[in-house]
Formats: sequence, structure tokens, C-alpha cells
Amino acid sequence: MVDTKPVVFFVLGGPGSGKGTQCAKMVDQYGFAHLSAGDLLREEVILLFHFISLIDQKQRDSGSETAQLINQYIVEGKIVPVEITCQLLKKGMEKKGWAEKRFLIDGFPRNQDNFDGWDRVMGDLVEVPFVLFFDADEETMINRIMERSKTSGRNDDNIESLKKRFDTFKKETMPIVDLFDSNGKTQKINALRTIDEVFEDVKKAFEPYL
Ligand SMILES: Nc1ncnc2c1ncn2[C@@H]1O[C@H](COP(=O)(O)OP(=O)(O)O)[C@@H](O)[C@H]1O
Ligand SMILES: Nc1ccn([C@@H]2O[C@H](COP(=O)(O)OP(=O)(O)O)[C@@H](O)[C@H]2O)c(=O)n1
Ligand SMILES: [Mg+2]
Repeated sequence: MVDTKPVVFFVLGGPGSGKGTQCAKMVDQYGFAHLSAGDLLREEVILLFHFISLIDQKQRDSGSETAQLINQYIVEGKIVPVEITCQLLKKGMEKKGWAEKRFLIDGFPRNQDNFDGWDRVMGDLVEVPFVLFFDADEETMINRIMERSKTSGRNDDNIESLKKRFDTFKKETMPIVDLFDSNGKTQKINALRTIDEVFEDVKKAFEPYL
């Protein structure tokens, strides 16, 4: 039988390292499917709040509770429980077309809970050839996020939330990057150059899959 498992590449890096920017270029130029865990969580908050007036009282309470919980985690720079995030990713993959795609899953797995939850639900269903890791120093990332904050409208693109996000990144996400690395599955990209220069290295990493 032909193996039709989807291929998933995780994309990690600190806030502002350029994950979203580079994934968008892969979508434009090579037709990869891009799912950002952070974007899906922000959309879920909007969706739950938007539909709250249309549903019955019981669903309304649980919907607004979930929306508030996600929002609180985001502002505090903490990682939302994987049950929520993994379900959004799985639904997102199904929506894009399950089997034929090369998926870029951006901002995930960000901690051990994300890693374990994914493994339980998705481990046997997909292949993960490697993790793309965008390496940048904190000063560069802070400058990029503060610039992005002028237009992003995100409630975590401010210096207080950003400090917490860096803390979470160092304590919880870097061990996951190191874990993949110890299995020879981390492709590290120097994210300090121009967008186009970084993209040249991204393309090289994906060469066998283009
Ligand atoms: N190589 C780069 N050089 C300069 N600015 C960049 C670069 N890559 C991304 N940016 C800018 O930095 C900000 C953060 O990029 P983004 O892709 O949203 O990062 P992430 O998803 O990792 O948080 C955006 O405003 C983006 O336009
Ligand atoms: N796997 C994930 C990804 C994001 N998030 C939350 O969403 C926030 C924003 O994530 P993001 O990936 O959009 O942020 P950037 O690194 O792209 O700036 C994180 O700080 C977390 O609070 C999460 O809880 N779990
Ligand atoms: Mg992003």
C-alpha cells in the first residue's frame, strides 16, 4: 500500500524570530500548508466570544470560560493546555486536506505537554522529518516584536508579556528543540539576516521535499 501519511515540519524559535514570515514564503512559493498554533488560538478566542450570544446558556458558559482561559495564557505568555491546541491543529489539518499536504506547524510543540499530547493523538498518523529552528538573540527579537506591535493588535506584543514569553521560551521550548536535536532532527537556521537571506537557508533545509 502507498504510504499517504501527511508530512509535518514543526517550526520553532523565539517570539519575533521570523517563524510566521518564513512559513508564509513557503506557502507562496511551494504550496506548503501553514498552521500557526498561536493564530489558531487567537482565532478560537474570537470565534468563541463572537458566537457566545447565539448559543444556549450551558454552552455559553463553557465557551466563554475557554476563551477567557486561552486569552489569559496568551497575555501571561504561558502555554495553553495541549488538549485545546492539538484539537485545533488536527481540525485545521483536516480542513486543508489531510493526506496530500506538506504541513508547516508553526509555534508547536512549545513544551513537554505539547510534545506528549501531540504524540498521543497524532504520533501514528503523520511523519515528522525535522524541526526547523530559527535562532536569534533576544535583543533582535525584542526590536522586531516592538516594531510589529505597532500594527499587530496583539495583546501580548508588549514588553510585559514579551518578557514572560521569553522566559517560557527558554525554560519550556528550548528543551524541546534540544530533544529533537539529540535525535538529529533539528535544522537550525540563523535568523539574524534579511528575510530573503534567511529564506535561502530555509529552502535548502526543505530541498528534498520541494
Ligand atoms: N529576517 C528578518 N529581518 C527583519 N525583520 C524580520 C525578519 N523576519 C521577520 N521580521 C519581522 O519581525 C516581526 C516578527 O516576525 P514574525 O514572522 O511574526 O515572527 P514570529 O512568528 O517568530 O513571532 C514581523 O514584523 C516581521 O515582519
Ligand atoms: N503551542 C502553542 C502556541 C502558542 N501558544 C500561545 O500563543 C502565544 C503566541 O504564540 P505565537 O506563536 O503566535 O507567537 P510568536 O512566537 O509567533 O510571536 C504564546 O505565547 C502562547 O501563549 C500556546 O499556548 N501554545
Ligand atoms: Mg508567529
